[in-house]
Amino acid sequence: MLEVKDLTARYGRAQILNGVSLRVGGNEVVALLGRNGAGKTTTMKCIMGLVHQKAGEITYDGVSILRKPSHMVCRMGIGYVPEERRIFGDLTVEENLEVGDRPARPDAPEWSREHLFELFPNLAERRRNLGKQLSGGEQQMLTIARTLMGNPKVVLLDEPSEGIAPVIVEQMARVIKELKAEGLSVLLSEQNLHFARAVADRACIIEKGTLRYEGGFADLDAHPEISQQYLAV
Ligand SMILES: Nc1ncnc2c1ncn2[C@@H]1O[C@H](COP(=O)(O)OP(=O)(O)OP(=O)(O)O)[C@@H](O)[C@H]1O
Repeated sequence: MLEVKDLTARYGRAQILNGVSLRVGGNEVVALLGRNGAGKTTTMKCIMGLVHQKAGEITYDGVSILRKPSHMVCRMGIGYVPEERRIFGDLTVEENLEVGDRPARPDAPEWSREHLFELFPNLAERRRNLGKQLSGGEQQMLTIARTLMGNPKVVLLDEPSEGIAPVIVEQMARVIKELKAEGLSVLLSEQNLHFARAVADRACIIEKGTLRYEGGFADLDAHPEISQQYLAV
């Protein structure tokens, strides 16, 4: 479904990705793991058309998206939740959701506000609060909910468990499992192996812009030296 092949990327003269290949199949949750600065965000930004100096191939349902602008990538059904929370502080929770509303897609689940409030009960309770009145974790949830209002088929989540309270991390894990149950595919970037193991079907590990591992968590557990070498565990 989403396939990245031999992707290289640079910012100015700095080479950041050195040939990353990964794929996210239909209804699959894949964790892109790596330390700070490994290139996880850059990989996601390349998929979303937000990095211009890049080469290799990125296809979505067999169509090249390597050179497509980000609004086209979104329109094709890929939703992106960046690490920094992008909510409108002066709009209410409900209004923030309205902003993300896009037409339904025949091949992806359609999300209504009420359906999202079932998935995010905290947001339901705070539906008339302003974005800026929410906690960091609630803002993170709102960013995901607003992305879902675009009815994507694949969601890219950049470090969803980063910097939020443990109780919200648990809710986040539940939400990701629910997205899979609804039929979505998810690529999530993570530094936390424990969280990734709880929600993902497969793991990819990158270090300094190079893919070091791709496979299941059982194999990763059987070879702890891999995580020790490439992750902060
Ligand atoms: N706009 C930019 N210009 C120059 N270098 C950048 C830019 N954005 C990121 N980098 C560098 O690219 C490398 C990869 O960064 P990236 O954000 O992709 O890593 P990451 O794995 O997502 O890490 P993090 O957990 O810190 O988000 C880092 O060395 C970073 O300093």
